[in-house]
Amino acid sequence: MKPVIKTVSIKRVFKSGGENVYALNDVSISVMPGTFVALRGRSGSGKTTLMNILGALDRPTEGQVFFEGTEIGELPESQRDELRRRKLGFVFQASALIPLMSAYENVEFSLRIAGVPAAQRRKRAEEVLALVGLSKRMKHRPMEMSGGEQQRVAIARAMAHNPSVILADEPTAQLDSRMGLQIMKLFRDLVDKEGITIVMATHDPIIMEVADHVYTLEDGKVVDEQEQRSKAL
Ligand SMILES: Nc1ncnc2c1ncn2[C@@H]1O[C@H](COP(=O)(O)OP(=O)(O)OP(=O)(O)O)[C@@H](O)[C@H]1O
Repeated sequence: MKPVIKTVSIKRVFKSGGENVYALNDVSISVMPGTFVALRGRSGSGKTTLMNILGALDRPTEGQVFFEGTEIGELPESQRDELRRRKLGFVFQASALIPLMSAYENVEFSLRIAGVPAAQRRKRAEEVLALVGLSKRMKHRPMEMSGGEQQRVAIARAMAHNPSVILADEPTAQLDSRMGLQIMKLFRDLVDKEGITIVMATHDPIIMEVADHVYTLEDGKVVDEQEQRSKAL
């Protein structure tokens, strides 16, 4: 099997006060389809910088990024835009839901933006909300839901258009540990049952228990790489 995303010796250098800051320094990772990959590391280790590059939101200073076999670092912005819209789903720290819309409307709206015909939107929105365990809460607005439920809606929204990969940058950072664990278990379930591919950045050590593959970053470098057999929690 070939990786969905692969980076080869990427560096990302920022200029800060006349100095070069190596946010990423020679990072090579592979994300295989149907796996749950975690990027672990302390604040400032380079996780967000790497996520932004994987998500075609930023480009490396050096090195290559392959998405489904195509080098994307040199692609024009219009094609990278298309890649983001069609092939990627994003989940952020805060769920960024539209406050006046219900859970269902938030997901349906994202499908409308993705150009999915009206006839298919309803079925798909209901389907993904069921997958994240929110069938009974579809009519609720974000304010009427817990933080964990709001993140579930954000996950449903990120996967609704059937992306190749979901990129989740610290999706549990604003949740208590119980809800954080539930979100990680949900990701585990989605990978196992739906065959989706997830890359998640986190500093939560519990990730070691749920992810298939964990890359540990320190000062912009991969300092450890572990292949796991997922354990039931
Ligand atoms: N735009 C920028 N300009 C200058 N330095 C930056 C920029 N973005 C990131 N950095 C630096 O690069 C390093 C990695 O930052 P990054 O945000 O990727 O880390 P992180 O692991 O995601 O941290 P956190 O968990 O706090 O988000 C840090 O030293 C940071 O200060």
